[in-house]
Amino acid sequence: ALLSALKEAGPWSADVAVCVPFPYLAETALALTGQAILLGAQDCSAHEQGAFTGEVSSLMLSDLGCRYVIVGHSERRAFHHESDQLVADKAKAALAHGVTPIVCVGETLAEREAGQTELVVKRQLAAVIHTLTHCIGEIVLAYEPVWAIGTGLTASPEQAQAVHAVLRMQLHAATQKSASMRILYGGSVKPDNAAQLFAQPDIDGGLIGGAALKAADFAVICRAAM
Ligand SMILES: O=C(CO)COP(=O)(O)O
Repeated sequence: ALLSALKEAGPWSADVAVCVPFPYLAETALALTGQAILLGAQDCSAHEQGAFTGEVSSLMLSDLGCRYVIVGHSERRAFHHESDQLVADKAKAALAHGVTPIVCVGETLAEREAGQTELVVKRQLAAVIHTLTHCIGEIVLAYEPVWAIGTGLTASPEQAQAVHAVLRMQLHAATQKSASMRILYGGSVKPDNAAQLFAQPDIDGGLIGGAALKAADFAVICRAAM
C-alpha cells in the first residue's frame, strides 16, 4: 500500500529510493518494475563471497536489483558493534558489485556535548576514504546525528550544514568528485523541515526514517528535494 501510494504521488525529478529489510526486497523489486523509484537494502556483508552463513552479500543484493545499500547506520554501529573499519569494508564490498553504498556517519548526544562532533564524523569518514581510495567518489554519504534519529529532535539547518561542510572538505581532499557527491541529512526529517534543510548548500537530499512510513509525508519530502 505504501509503495502504490508513492507510485501515484510521483513522478519525481529528485532521485527517490526505498531501502527495505532483506525479506521484502524481492517483492519490492517486483512492485517497482517500470517505476523510477530505486531499490536499496539496509545493510550488507563485508565479504564479497564465501561461507558466511546468514550474511547477505552485495552480489545477492545486486541480483535482486538493488542500486543502493545503507552501511554504517548508527543502529548497526551501536547494537551490532560495527567498527569504522567494518563499515568501510562493507562499502567496498558493495561497490565491488555495483551497489552504491550510502555510508552513514554521525555523533551521539554525548559526543556533541563534549565538542567532538567533527572529530567523530571525520574519523568515521576517514576509514572509508582510506579503504576505498580512488573509489571514494562513488559513494553517497549520509550525516545522521544519532541524537536526531527517531527522536523528533532535528539538527537545525545551520547545525547540519556545518557538519556537511566539514565532510565535503574532507572528501575534497580525497577526490576530485567531491563537489558532485551527495551528502544526505538524516534524523527526524519531516514535511515541515525538509525544505529548509535541503536548501543548505552542502545538503543534497535526505535519508528518511519514520516520515517515509507515511506515503503522503514522504511525497512532500521528496518534492522538497527537487
Ligand atoms: O535513521 C534514519 C534514517 O535511516 C532517520 O530516522 P528518522 O527520520 O525516523 O529520524
